[in-house]
Amino acid sequence: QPRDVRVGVYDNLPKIALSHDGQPSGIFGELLVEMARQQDWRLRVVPCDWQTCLSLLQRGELDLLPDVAYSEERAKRFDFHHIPALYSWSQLYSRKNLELLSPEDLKDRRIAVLEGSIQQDYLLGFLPSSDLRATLLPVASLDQGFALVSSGLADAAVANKQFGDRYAGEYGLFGTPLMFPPLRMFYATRKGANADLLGAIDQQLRAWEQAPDSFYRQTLQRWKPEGLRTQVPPAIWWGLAGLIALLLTTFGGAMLLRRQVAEKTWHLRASEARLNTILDSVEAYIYIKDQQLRYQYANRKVCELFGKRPEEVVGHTDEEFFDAATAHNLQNNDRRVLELGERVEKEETNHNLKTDGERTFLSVKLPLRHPDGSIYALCGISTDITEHKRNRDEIHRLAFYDPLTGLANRRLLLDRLQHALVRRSRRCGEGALLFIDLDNFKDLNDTFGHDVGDQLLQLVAQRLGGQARTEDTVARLGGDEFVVMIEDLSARPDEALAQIENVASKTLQALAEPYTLLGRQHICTASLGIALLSESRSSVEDLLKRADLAMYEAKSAGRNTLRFFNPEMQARITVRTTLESELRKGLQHNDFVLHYQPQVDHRGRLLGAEVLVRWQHPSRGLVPPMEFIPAAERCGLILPLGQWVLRSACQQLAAWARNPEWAGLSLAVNVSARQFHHPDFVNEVLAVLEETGANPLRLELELTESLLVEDVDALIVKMNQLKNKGIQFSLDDFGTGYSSLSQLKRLPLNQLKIDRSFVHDLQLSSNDAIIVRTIIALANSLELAVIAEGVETPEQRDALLQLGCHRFQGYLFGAPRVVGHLQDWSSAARLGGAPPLTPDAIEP
Ligand SMILES: Nc1nc2c(ncn2[C@@H]2O[C@@H]3COP(=O)(O)O[C@H]4[C@@H](O)[C@H](n5cnc6c(=O)[nH]c(N)nc65)O[C@@H]4COP(=O)(O)O[C@H]3[C@H]2O)c(=O)[nH]1
Repeated sequence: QPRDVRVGVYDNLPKIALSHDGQPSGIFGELLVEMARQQDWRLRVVPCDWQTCLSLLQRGELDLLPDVAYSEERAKRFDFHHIPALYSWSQLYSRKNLELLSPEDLKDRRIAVLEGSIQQDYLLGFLPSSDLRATLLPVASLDQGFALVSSGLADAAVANKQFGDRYAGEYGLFGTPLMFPPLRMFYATRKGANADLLGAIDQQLRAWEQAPDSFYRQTLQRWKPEGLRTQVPPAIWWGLAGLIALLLTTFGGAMLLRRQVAEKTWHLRASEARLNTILDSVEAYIYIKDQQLRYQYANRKVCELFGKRPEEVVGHTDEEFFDAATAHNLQNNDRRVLELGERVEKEETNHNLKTDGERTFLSVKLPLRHPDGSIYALCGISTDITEHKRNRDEIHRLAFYDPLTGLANRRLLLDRLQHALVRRSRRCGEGALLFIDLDNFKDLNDTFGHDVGDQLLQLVAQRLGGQARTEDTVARLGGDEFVVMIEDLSARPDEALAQIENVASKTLQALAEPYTLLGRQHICTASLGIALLSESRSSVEDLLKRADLAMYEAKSAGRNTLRFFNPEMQARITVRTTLESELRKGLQHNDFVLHYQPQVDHRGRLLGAEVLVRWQHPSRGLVPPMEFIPAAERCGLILPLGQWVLRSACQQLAAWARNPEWAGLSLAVNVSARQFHHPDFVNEVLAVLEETGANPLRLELELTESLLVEDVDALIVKMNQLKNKGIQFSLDDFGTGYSSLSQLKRLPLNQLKIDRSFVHDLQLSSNDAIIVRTIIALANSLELAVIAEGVETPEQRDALLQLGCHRFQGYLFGAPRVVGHLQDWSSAARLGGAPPLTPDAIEP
């Protein structure tokens, strides 16, 4: 029984076609007919076009399809025999005038290609990766492709060599040098079916291969185009095909390389575009600055902030977008990144020149490095936290400040107090809490209403703020209670006490000034309690309680006053304030007297006297100056007191001037630093001289060394003004203070006064003797007179004489007494009652 073999036949001469008698024809056709004859197959021909044939074969409606090129992809769908039935290669055919000589010439061309063919697959893979932008026109048959080219509807058509050589001329087409890789052609069957057919075909082809003049070769010869049939042997054709294949492979390689570069570039561009999209869509401000702090990149938000386009930002610096202070601050942070390689995280407040607005950013800045680690730029990411900061500040304000007065609230005060206590434990400066409660605030509030009460509280807050230093804390605890915390006071208790008292008194004075409320003047005093930070051994609350208790003490003491929590301190303050008020009264009542202490020369002759003030206290009797002069200096009463002393002394000089017996005597008057530094001092002295008529040459002002501590130049100016009028100057307590030789040389002095402490131990301490000798030598070299005070014994006097001192003052010659005593003493001395001086000490 002959085997039925269904064969698909389509029109592709010279390889396959249907003959007039309905049998397969062409190379594949005739070979198949011969094989069918030998294998006893009955061929059932199914005419179809190429695409249909492939579909029928896949569906199993054909047993065999001739002229199928092998490809990996096809091998998944079809089975092939092993020995190729034919080698074929394709090339492009075109009209002659188009001159398609290289692949570049295919740019923008329309290429007709058999649909479903290997060449179509090839072109579909190759063209998209090139930039040829050629268009493929799929056709059902090679004839159709040639017809399209011939009619101008396509620029080139792909056809196998066999077909092209045969029919190109008919369509007026020519083969171009553009070729496709050679293909191996087979009879194909459906996958997994008809293995016997394939085996038989292989067997037949092998047999023909070995025979030199086989049916196979005769068939090939028969179907060659006329011109080629004899001249070109098949081996040449195969060689040529190989060469073309090589060329195409090289071309393909170049194209592949080009495709890879194009792909890479495209990927880079794509990822850059992707990145830009991301960077421009985030809400952060992202930028890159180079070593010169010029912007190299700025995302959309940065450009919007500056109101500039990207190209107007890149290459520019912050000075062009922000004010100078902002730019300076930004550059400081940027340099830390670029120069030190630090990652900087900072809150930056920027003043924008364009919008004239201020915004705060949280910026993170990182160095960008080359592979070798060197920094070439910085990348900054800033987030706008203006709103957040505003909210944060507002929350902070609400949490820590009193809404009515804007002062610190209790919470902030306690916090600061806690810190102050910690600081104080490290340093030794004193600090204090002043607890202030307004006197009679409730009455005012009840009478005039809360609005007026609130106004008063605001005015009180302003006055307290005006009094305080920036480092002090002024707080409102609620109601009419305020607290001032002062720190960094002197570590010496007395000084600290004076400072605190000074602040507290000024505060009370400031608060006691009238307030204008509802157009009327109101007086509202306050009571003030003080607790020292050094007193607190326990909590801050405890400290506050102490100040509060002290404030209640002030209230019970009659209000508008201050009280210390510490009773000892309070006692000292009370003593001092009592002393001061009594001093004031003493001055009003003329309770002061002057005592005169004689000053003599080496012969015991009276030169004059030092004027020493005493206070004739109504209950305490005669009070020595050391008990009230410091208080008078502190509270300023030294000015009127000193004026009184000076005037009294000058009046005495004027009185003596009228009596020849006393006319040659001088008077030394002590002048305190505060007095001398008073701007009117010089004028006042001259006015007193004028007023009393005293001889300036008889007036000696005794200055202490403490005067030399501050502003020596101003001191010298003043001294010279007085010296020019004839007034003499003596430097008191010399040797105990701070005078340096260089300062001493500049002062217009007349005399140095050796302090009584050196005189006292002159014979006991060799040191004191050396000091006294030095002072005398110094006075001699500066051409100054020298006088010793506190001379109590003849031995001291003799020792001083020996050392070269010829003027004396001390109990040995007379204690300070009222002026009558001095005059009596002088008369007695002249009559020989004065202590004798040793002959060897007498001036030659
Ligand atoms: N141990 C001892 N002391 C002697 C002796 N001779 C005198 N004195 C005392 O030594 C002091 C000398 O006055 P001073 O050094 O200027 O020191 C004065 C002076 O600095 C100041 N002072 C007195 N009167 C005035 C004044 O009118 N104005 C100013 N600014 N200060 C005055 O008060 C200080 C003390 O004055 P006084 O108590 O009067 O004390 C006087 C005097 O009484 C002695 O032999 N032995």
